[in-house]
Amino acid sequence: MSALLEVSGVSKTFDGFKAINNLSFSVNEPELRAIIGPNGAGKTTFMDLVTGKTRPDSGEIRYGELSRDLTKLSEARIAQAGIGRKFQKPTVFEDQTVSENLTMALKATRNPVTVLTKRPDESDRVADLAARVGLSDTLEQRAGILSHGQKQWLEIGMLLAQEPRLLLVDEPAAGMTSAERERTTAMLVEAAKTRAVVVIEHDMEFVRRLNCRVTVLHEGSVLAEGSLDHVCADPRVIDVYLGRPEEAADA
Ligand SMILES: Nc1ncnc2c1ncn2[C@@H]1O[C@H](COP(=O)(O)OP(=O)(O)OP(=O)(O)O)[C@@H](O)[C@H]1O
Repeated sequence: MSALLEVSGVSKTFDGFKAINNLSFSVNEPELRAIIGPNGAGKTTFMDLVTGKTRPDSGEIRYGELSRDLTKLSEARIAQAGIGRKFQKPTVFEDQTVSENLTMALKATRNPVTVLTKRPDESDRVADLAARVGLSDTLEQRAGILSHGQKQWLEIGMLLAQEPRLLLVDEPAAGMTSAERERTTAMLVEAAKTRAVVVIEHDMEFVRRLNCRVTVLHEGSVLAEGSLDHVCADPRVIDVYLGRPEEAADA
């Protein structure tokens, strides 16, 4: 296990507001990491910075063996370097079947020439991906008729098709039934056995099931880090996050 992502002294100000304030922390490979914190703590902005959607005012984000500074790379280069991101809302091709969606995701990793030829192992890979995200029984169904949770899983499968080294997942449990949440936890735990997976989540029950190291962000910096029990016992975390009525309702 070694550091794959190293965020050092990163700051980002929007219209005079410091959304990220001298943020430093690292993520190992493989590792499953949860990021929690109150609304506006900078969790999504952190993901925007890693993926190149937003540029920091200062600081570095080093990635991989070559310690490349992601803040100097384009969004496309960062994606090519093996960083995948799942936004809160699922974005699948609703008119295509589950199988077609996964096939397209596999092809997206290939060049324009090889994409024209069907590789012999493609159906096996689609079947394997579908199994990994619990969609084996829905391969020939149109994605548009899947439940919200199943669409989320399909998108996770499409991201896994690209074999990311670092997968960033923003609030996967939102809008899911409790059974769907449980399956999502299992999926993310499994995916994190061979890569780094960073999950932003407000649902504390979901975070507990992830059973991983937790980073608490507050006002754009790390407030606490460690096991969920460790951070939940921290009076500063209770004060700014867990003690608040709206978050306590989730916990
Ligand atoms: N592009 C932007 N322009 C202006 N302000 C922004 C921009 N992106 C984020 N912010 C501000 O930065 C702060 C941090 O936002 P961010 O979305 O990262 O928080 P968060 O921890 O993800 O919150 P939530 O839990 O509500 O999703 C917020 O005050 C937000 O309004």
